[in-house]
Amino acid sequence: MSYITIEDVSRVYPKKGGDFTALDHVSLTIERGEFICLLGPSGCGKSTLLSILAGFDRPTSGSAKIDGETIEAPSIRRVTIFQNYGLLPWRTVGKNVELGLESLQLPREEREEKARRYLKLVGLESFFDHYPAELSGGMQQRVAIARALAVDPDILFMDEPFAALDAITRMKLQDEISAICREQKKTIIFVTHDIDEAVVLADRIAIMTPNPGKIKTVLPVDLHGRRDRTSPDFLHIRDRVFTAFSLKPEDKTEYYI
Ligand SMILES: Nc1ncnc2c1ncn2[C@@H]1O[C@H](COP(=O)(O)OP(=O)(O)OP(=O)(O)O)[C@@H](O)[C@H]1O
Repeated sequence: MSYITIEDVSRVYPKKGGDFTALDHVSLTIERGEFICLLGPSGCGKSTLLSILAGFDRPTSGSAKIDGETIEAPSIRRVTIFQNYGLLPWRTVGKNVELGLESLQLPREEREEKARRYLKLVGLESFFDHYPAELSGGMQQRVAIARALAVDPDILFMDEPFAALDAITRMKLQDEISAICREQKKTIIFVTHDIDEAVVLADRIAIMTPNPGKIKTVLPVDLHGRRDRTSPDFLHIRDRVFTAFSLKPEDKTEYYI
């Protein structure tokens, strides 16, 4: 049995003038330690599916299970990282990372030691006593990642975590999160509408389409080690994603003899 099973999940929102189907009979299985990207344009139901998996929402029909158990509520074993970092501005960086550890009721020294360790992992050990407002957006998102990893979750849900960052910072963070998460062997479900981001990060890409939200196809990304955005293998997979979204111009070349 797979670690996560999504079976025939639909999510319908009641609306005046007719119900709206945000997810339509979606099925997907995910194995432990996999990095899955949910990729698709705005409105295809990526965040709705993530919310169901994170336990914030329930399907109208179908089933979503983790380790054989129906997902009924959020769990401390699973952490969600959003686009807006979610740091508490009145707490220092260190105290923000300690936040989740407080709910695990760890002693103060152990909390601080872990917070320092995970801040080091994301290259921010010297910012322990700074406040979030003193950090750039990319640094704040690194703190949010350190905070998430510090509680050693089984699953990380990420909803467009890099969408607010500039292109260069975004690429750097993509490489970092990819390296860190593979080393820590986490199961990750990552929502994005950025094709390159999905090809850089994912083991498999679930390609979603809207009206109604569906998984059109699941594409394995057979790239190993650190991914080179300019390599022929990378560009080949990127090309396949473009084809899946029908984004490639048709070959209209006319030949005259
Ligand atoms: N609470 C709600 N009530 C009614 N409709 C909703 C609700 N939440 C989402 N929807 C609709 O469901 C559809 C899917 O929304 P969702 O946020 O999952 O899409 P998405 O793919 O994550 O889009 P984006 O990339 O813009 O965040 C959208 O058309 C949205 O308007």
